[in-house]
Amino acid sequence: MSLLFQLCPFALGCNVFTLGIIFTLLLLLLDFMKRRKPCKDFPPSPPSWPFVGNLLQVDFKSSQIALRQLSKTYGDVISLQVFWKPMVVLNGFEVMKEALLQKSEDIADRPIIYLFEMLGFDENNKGVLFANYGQSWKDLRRFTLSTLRDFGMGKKSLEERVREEAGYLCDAFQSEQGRPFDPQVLINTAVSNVICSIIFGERFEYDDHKFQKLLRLTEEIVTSESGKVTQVITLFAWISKFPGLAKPFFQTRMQLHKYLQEIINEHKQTWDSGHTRDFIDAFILEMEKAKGVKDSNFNDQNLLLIIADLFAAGTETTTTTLRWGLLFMLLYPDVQRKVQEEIDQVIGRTRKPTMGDVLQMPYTNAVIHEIQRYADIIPLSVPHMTYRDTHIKGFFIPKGTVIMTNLSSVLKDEKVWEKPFQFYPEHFIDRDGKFVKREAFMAFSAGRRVCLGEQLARMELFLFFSSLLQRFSFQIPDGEPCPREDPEFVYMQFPHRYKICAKVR
Ligand code: HEM
Repeated sequence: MSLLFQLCPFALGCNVFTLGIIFTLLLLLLDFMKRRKPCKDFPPSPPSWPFVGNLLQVDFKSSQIALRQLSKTYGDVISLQVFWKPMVVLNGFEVMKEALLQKSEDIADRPIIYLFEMLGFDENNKGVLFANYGQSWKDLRRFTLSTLRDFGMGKKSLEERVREEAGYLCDAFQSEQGRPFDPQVLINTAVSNVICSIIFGERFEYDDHKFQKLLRLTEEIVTSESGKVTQVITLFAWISKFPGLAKPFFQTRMQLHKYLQEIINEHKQTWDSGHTRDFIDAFILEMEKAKGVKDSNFNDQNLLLIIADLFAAGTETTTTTLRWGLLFMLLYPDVQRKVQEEIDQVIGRTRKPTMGDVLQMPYTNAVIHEIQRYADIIPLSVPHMTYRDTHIKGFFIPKGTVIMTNLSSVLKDEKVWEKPFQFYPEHFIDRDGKFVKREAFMAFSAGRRVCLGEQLARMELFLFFSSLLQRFSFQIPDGEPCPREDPEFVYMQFPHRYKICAKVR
């Protein structure tokens, strides 16, 4: 029967050419029917192709640059068509300030991605990162922030944990004995250990096999899920109806979930209501309190997904920033020397840095901010969606429109920064040599959806960076090429792999 169906056009005398024309006309008709008519005052858009929309006009390898170029022609608020879905891209500091700060709630939703349905989860419980703006997101975000904040819990404070890990990281660097090595694995291990000690209540030795597996999985998730095919798949509702179709694209995430679920199960078996060991225990306590409450957001699925969020959002980001930081110290030895002078003056060579030192160290603080600004690691942030109809810079944007916040265009806004495309720590230093906050520093985004881990990340960046520069001087190894300053872009901007020599000072 199906063979007959396939042969039918040939039976009617059609050749391949005619079939091609029929197919194209059908596509155009479908495109015409599905394409949403832009409403009056909708942001301007470059001309788009049938079916794929503007997809081919945006170079995926450096989409933020392509978008910046488009904004030069069409303005700071532009619309693009991705298949039949319209999306709005926001560029530049002025626009972002209005959108993320003044209209924060209007754009606080996340686009519907079908990742969780594809993996067989209930669509109402999505953790925090991908959760829609609503009660579940509010409850979980509030719980996570307060648990991170008062993480004393009768044990070590968060700062003590990070300081302790900074010590282990320095020891691991020292064991390389000044020989050339790639610092990526050691930094990633230290950063992940901080998250582990918060969530699991324990840190791991740097050569622990089970731990290395966790590191590999979180690292791979960022790259595997930012692939073009995977991203497109998550946009189509119909694929989620056939979970088997999509699962092959999410193998890494499924392995990570399995790994985390085993740890959650172990916690449940040894849980003691009077003794909260870590984040998982604190969440289980909330689940106990919510027993009998209909539709509580403190449930097993959210526990698993929120932990996965913290690993995915909290390890690669800080690791990548620190890798950029050391790379810039190799490329700008004068900056390295000035940071070390300040460390010697304020902290000395033996006492471990504390967060209390930041205020006394304007130059180091400025350098860390400049590392984040210049490295610009998440140029397009995480997509938002309008929660209600809104206006941005006078353009009307209806509820349910995907919003891309081009953070890169803010961090490198030519109207704001003196030297947007250069590494220039003086961006954050005033005439009196004091540290100066800049409103356009939006590396963590801003508004309702601002990075939940910002405080922790700031602490890690300062304590790891200053501890390393206190103990070592960093150099490009003899005979190694000068490291590349341009990024490798896979959703995030990573430095190309490089080697370093860490000489004890
Ligand atoms: C240098 C390090 C980091 C950078 C540059 C960074 C940046 C960002 C950005 C740009 C967003 C998207 C905000 C938006 O949608 O507007 C975000 C969201 C988020 N980040 Fe971070 N982040 C960092 C570290 C961390 C850490 C250490 C954690 C966890 C402890 C974390 C957890 C999260 C979570 C859970 C969200 C989702 C928030 C929500 O949707 O409500 N991040 N981060």
